[in-house]
Amino acid sequence: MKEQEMNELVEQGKMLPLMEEFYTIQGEGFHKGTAAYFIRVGGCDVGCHWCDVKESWNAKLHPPTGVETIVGNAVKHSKTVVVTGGEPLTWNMEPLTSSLKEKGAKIHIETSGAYPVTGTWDWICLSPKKIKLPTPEIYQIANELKVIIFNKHDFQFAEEQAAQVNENCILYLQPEWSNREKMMPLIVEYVMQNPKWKVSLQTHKYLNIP
Ligand SMILES: C[S@@+](CC[C@H](N)C(=O)[O-])C[C@H]1O[C@@H](n2cnc3c(N)ncnc32)[C@H](O)[C@@H]1O
Ligand SMILES: Nc1nc2[nH]cc(C(=O)O)c2c(=O)[nH]1
Ligand code: SF4
Ligand SMILES: [Mg+2]
Repeated sequence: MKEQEMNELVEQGKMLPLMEEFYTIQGEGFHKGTAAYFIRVGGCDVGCHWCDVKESWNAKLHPPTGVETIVGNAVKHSKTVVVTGGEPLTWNMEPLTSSLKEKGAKIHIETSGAYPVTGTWDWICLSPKKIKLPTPEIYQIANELKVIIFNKHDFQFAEEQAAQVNENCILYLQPEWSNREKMMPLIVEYVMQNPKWKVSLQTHKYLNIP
């Protein structure tokens, strides 16, 4: 396929820069412990200094892959599919999610919300970032809010974000992995004092699974 043609298909969301795909256990948040197929789409310009998948940032390093190919692999493994990245909302998610829906999958997204929501989702995990705030409309439809706690100031940011989500949205504080020894005791104390919050850990890292 010509490069021009491929760029157009990526522009339309019919091809996506695919970094990796794997069948594992959802490690974080509300669906922690549930088997799911992960689709990791490359490309993110949010730039979190502690991001645990910086290899995903440059979309050019990840081969444009047809949505039908991605979907075919996913539904072979699981009825629950998690779309993550990179920042999946960099791209038009409509073709991917409508094709997954046709095959009867439950579709979850992990997103910073930094770009407008495209696609149709059964579960939206919003993990907002100070350096590129979510677009306003996602707060109304997020199913869980998962704020990463790297330092003490992040509790204040978490409250500002919680003030904007819908009333059914489940609230999580998740320690930034490299700083977890330091922040975990503060998170435990905070959640006991402010029980509207729950703790989320990156349990897949403790289990040594992807
Ligand atoms: C790698 S991101 C990809 C999806 C999207 N860009 C986002 O940030 O939500 C997946 C999840 O991992 C979280 N995350 C990334 N790096 C982390 C770290 N070092 N410690 C804890 N959570 C992290 C993000 O906040 C997000 O909830
Ligand atoms: N097992 C597992 N669970 C996850 N939940 C969110 C992840 C992500 O990187 O988006 C992730 C991941 O990378 N692995
Ligand atoms: S928004 Fe997500 S993928 Fe992008 S840098 Fe931050 S944690 Fe990493
Ligand atoms: Mg991860």
